[in-house]
Amino acid sequence: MGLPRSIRVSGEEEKWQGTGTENSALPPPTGASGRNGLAKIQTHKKQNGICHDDSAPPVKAQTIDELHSLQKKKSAPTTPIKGTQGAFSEEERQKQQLQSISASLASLTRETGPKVVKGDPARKSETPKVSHAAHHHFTPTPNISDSALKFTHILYNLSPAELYEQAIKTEHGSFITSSGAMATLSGAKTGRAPRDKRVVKDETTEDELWWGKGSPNIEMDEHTFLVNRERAVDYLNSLDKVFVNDQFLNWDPENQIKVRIVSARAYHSLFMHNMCIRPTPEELENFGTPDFTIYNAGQFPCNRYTHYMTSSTSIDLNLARREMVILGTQYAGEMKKGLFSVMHYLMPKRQILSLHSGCNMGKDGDVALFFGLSGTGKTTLSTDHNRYLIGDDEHCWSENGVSNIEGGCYAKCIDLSREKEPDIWNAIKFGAVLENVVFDEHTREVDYSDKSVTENTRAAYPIEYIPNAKLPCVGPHPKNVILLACDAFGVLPPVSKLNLAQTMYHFISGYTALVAGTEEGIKEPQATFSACFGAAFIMLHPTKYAAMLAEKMQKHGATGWLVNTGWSGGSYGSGNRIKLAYTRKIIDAIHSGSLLKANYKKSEVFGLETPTEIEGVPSEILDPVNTWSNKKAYEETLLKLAGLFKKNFETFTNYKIGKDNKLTEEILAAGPNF
Ligand SMILES: Nc1ncnc2c1ncn2[C@@H]1O[C@H](COP(=O)(O)OP(=O)(O)OP(=O)(O)O)[C@@H](O)[C@H]1O
Ligand SMILES: O=C([O-])CC(=O)C(=O)O
Ligand SMILES: [Ca+2]
Ligand SMILES: [Mn+2]
Repeated sequence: MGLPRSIRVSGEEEKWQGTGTENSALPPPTGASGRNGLAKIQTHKKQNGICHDDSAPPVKAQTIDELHSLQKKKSAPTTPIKGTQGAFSEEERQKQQLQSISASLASLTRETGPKVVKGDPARKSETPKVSHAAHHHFTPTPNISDSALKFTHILYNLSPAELYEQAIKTEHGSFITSSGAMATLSGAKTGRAPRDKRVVKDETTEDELWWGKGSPNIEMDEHTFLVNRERAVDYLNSLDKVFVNDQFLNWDPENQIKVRIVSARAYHSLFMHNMCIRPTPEELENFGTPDFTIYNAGQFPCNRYTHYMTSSTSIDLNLARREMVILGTQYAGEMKKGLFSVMHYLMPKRQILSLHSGCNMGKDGDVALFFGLSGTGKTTLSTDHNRYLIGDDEHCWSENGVSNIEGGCYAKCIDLSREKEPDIWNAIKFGAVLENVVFDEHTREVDYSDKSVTENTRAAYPIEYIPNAKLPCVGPHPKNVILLACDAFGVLPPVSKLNLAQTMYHFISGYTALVAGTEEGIKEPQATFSACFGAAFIMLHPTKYAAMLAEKMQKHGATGWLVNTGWSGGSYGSGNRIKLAYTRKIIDAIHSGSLLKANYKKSEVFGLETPTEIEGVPSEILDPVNTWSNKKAYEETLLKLAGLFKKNFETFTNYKIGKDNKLTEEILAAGPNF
């Protein structure tokens, strides 16, 4: 809308403008009004004395190319780089940017880097002349390769609109839904592949990281990493164009990380545009060299003859090189969670705790953390119309308080409803990525109940799409630490107040029990224990994170809570999932402080303090035994779950948490007793 009217190109948009009311506007050629019978044809009337027909000045273009060049104006003028030595020229800056990208894409064995040029190869007129900047100063070598002779077009930090166009033109399965979101398919993989994740074990990481039983870190050696890296880089360089995103992680300015994501799909670029922190134009100009780089060659498989590869998928992390390589999976969540793993390594080195949690803040500045495994309600419950959203999935807790690592949210959208989750529903608009959902082929209305592609349908949107997002996404020290478990056994109380040792016990256990799907025949809920509610992403031993959490909770006087967002009235099959409306009331009572003042009784076996009354929640459901018609079945199920907890905790009994043995002993005693 920046163009002055006189040179605006006459087009569709123009036709509907300048008419005050709907009635006087011509009906759009298609759409709602068109379907209520034939559109009413109106003859042009004189409006405000101006005749519509011939008086409009003709376009100032002699050729169609000229006309097209009028349509687009140059992006906002670039700001000078504030250096000590004065400002760089625009040309110099572009040159440095391309050199940096070329260096990222360099093969490690051949020439220094491919010739890169900015712009879409499909639009010749847009592609700037190849400048010398594109070439790395390279001296001809005898082993010059074909890939060194060709150009790789770089689509650098494109806008959502540009990425939509790219996706729709070139990626099958990309569509605009009726709400404006971009629907896409992630291919054969519709979830993460933790068993295909590898971490380079070198002299440093051998000592620093958690290896062996229970650890998510499956080793690979440096050489094998380089083989996979080369495979990914060669694949990317073989393409006509690659997408490059330069963005940030962590809203805490002192601990921000610069990330570069090189990918082959507009879907991946838009996903990361939404999920990482978006730089301002000025920040982008001064971006420099990234701290971490992802090579996403997900369409291309790894080579199973390569050592350590057990499938055609490989997600490889090299902390020393600060690089991650993705082969054989297009599921975008791998990038998000791969970077989370990196933060789980880098932040504790700075005495900062990284957390798989949602986070929001009340009007009075009271902050709550929501821990929980996938599908337990972090996104759903942290997105609360009465509170400010700091983030839905990944945070840091430092001496300064909490900060979101990301710039966006990633919501599960199976069975999403406008009534129950209005803010998430409304965030699924232009710019949002909708993964693997099913929609009407004509209206493009999404059917959120359809699991034809997968149960794990997802929406990724920028955090500012939530109206009460807290920007910048930082807040003071948490007052409440809420552990979410979706207990499909239906024996954990809907809410319990935890002492510090219990909080640590349940944090280290990281319990949830979901049902694998909704297929016939699945009767037994599957218990999952995932240390720190995110064992797939942690890099150090769980007790290291637990010790930091205990120290911070103690220091800042935070209260721990265990909230069951799962079943009530019986296990999966006989009971039902606790109504979201009730869980929200429980969470409200935690935030307001009223739950602290409630009357409590101690539960058997787990020894949990459960309140007897909460406003807006039927009292009988607060003690699960009341909701089971078969009391014997309840007892048996409770003991069964307690046994699973005990067995899981065995691996942690030999670790000390904190400075003295006192807390460790208390934690060991904080589990179920039977
Ligand atoms: N009582 C309840 N409390 C919370 N969520 C519920 C409840 N009942 C049903 N749900 C549904 O459970 C799902 C919770 O998913 P959510 O996206 O919040 O998970 P998450 O913890 O953010 O997981 P991930 O880390 O995988 O993103 C939503 O689809 C929500 O509608
Ligand atoms: O990473 C994903 O695919 C989704 C997610 O948030 C999780 O599983 O914790
Ligand atoms: Ca989520
Ligand atoms: Mn998550």
